[in-house]
Amino acid sequence: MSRGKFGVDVVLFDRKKAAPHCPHGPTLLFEKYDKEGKYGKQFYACSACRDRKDCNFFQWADEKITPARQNARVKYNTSQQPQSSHKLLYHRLKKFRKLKEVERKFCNICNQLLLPDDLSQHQGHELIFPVTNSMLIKPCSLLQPLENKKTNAQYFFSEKTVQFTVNCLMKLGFEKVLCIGAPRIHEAIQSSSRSQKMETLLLDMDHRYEQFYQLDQFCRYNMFNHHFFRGDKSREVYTQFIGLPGKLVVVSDPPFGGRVEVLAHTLGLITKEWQEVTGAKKELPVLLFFPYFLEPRILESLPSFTMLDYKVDYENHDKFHEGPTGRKHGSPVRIFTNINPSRIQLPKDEGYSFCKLCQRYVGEENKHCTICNSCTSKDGRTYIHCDICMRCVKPSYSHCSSCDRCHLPEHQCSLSSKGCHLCGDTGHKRKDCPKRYQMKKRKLPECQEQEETKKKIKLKHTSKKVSM
Ligand SMILES: C[S@@+](CC[C@H](N)C(=O)[O-])C[C@H]1O[C@@H](n2cnc3c(N)ncnc32)[C@H](O)[C@@H]1O
Ligand SMILES: [Zn+2]
Ligand SMILES: [Zn+2]
Ligand SMILES: [Zn+2]
Ligand SMILES: [Zn+2]
Ligand SMILES: [Zn+2]
Ligand SMILES: [Zn+2]
Repeated sequence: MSRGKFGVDVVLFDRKKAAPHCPHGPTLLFEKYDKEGKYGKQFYACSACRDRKDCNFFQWADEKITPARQNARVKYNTSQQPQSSHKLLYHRLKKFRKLKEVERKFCNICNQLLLPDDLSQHQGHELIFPVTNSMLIKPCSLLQPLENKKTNAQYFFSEKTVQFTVNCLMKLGFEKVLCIGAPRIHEAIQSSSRSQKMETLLLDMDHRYEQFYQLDQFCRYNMFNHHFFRGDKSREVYTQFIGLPGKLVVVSDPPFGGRVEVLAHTLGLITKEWQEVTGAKKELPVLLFFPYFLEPRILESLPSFTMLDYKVDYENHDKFHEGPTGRKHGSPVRIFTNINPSRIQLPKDEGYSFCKLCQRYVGEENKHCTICNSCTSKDGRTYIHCDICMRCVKPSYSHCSSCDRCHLPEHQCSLSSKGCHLCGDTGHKRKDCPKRYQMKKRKLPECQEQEETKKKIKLKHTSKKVSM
């Protein structure tokens, strides 16, 4: 099956009718298209779960849903939500705090704080005790990261990265931090003993945080459809927070593989709502964590963003950190931001320095290329300039005259397609294909890594268009 048969499309403003809901809120509209770029049948699927095992919602866009099926769906969606209200969980937390530390237990199987009355239901389960005050204010230290890689991808930042990020926010003078899928940043700020503390609100899809936070500290939220699981009251918490006086910043570490264009749409909605409640006219500052190889895709959706050189470290990811068990050139995850990079000082003791010509801090491996007039390294290695390609390339590449571009020496020329994946023309790449614009729909540039992932999750034949 050739790669050219499939693609990924996004139409974010095509709200002809309200999307049906799955347990994760409004679904997104997807569309297949064939190698000629012709679109197939549209269908709705879950916005948050990339694996059918996690949410198998499916509905053809033109499918009629009977009232009986609709009722069954509502019932099913309700049954998939946590049984206890957030208010009740907060009452339990208050009771839990009053217990002596030795009486405070946490079930490591059910991921739940246990009051004495609950113990009988957790016999034989692995219990953690005593739960100290410092564990209570740092729930990530207690909660087992959700194993489900595709949907939740719960990788926690290392302490070093948490401290760097929080210090950076303080130095930039931010007073309020909206943490979206960044629980470690939220808890670090909440538990900080500094006198000048920032305000913070956590939005995350993992309902387990509800048992640790009061109603104005955490909202269960889906960042791929801007959905508040607990309805209007929860949305009100968010609106109040973004409307409070003080400089606001968004910090978000989405699950890897999350659709950038959909997330960019959500960031646009948050910016608009923030501008409406505060009267601000400028862009809302954002720090977004993503791997360096998604830079083209991110810049396409968020053109005012820049990628910083800072290598983001994780504590529970086998590759995304430096050192003997990690990746040779450090973590591939970077920070993307619309804040002027010259204002974000990267730690000198980790080898970062300021490039006057680029007006930003760069890693010690990142050498300024006088021909490109830029510090060109992306992946943590020193890039070398190719005079034929007229750009800097990875040091492992060499120029292939038959492909007319730089490649890994062991590549197979016949497989490294010179032409466009959409129309086969060798004069341009897919992203510049006139067909793409004729279709009046935005297409995403292909990304090898994403293609591989799609193959693995058997989406080969169902490349997607998304409509919100
Ligand atoms: C890669 S982890 C980021 C954690 C971060 N590195 C930290 O240490 O704070 C992704 C986070 O996003 C959350 N998440 C996953 N899917 C989400 C969604 N659709 N909407 C909101 N949060 C989501 C996960 O629960 C998790 O907390
Ligand atoms: Zn779903
Ligand atoms: Zn249990
Ligand atoms: Zn430079
Ligand atoms: Zn160069
Ligand atoms: Zn070259
Ligand atoms: Zn070649």
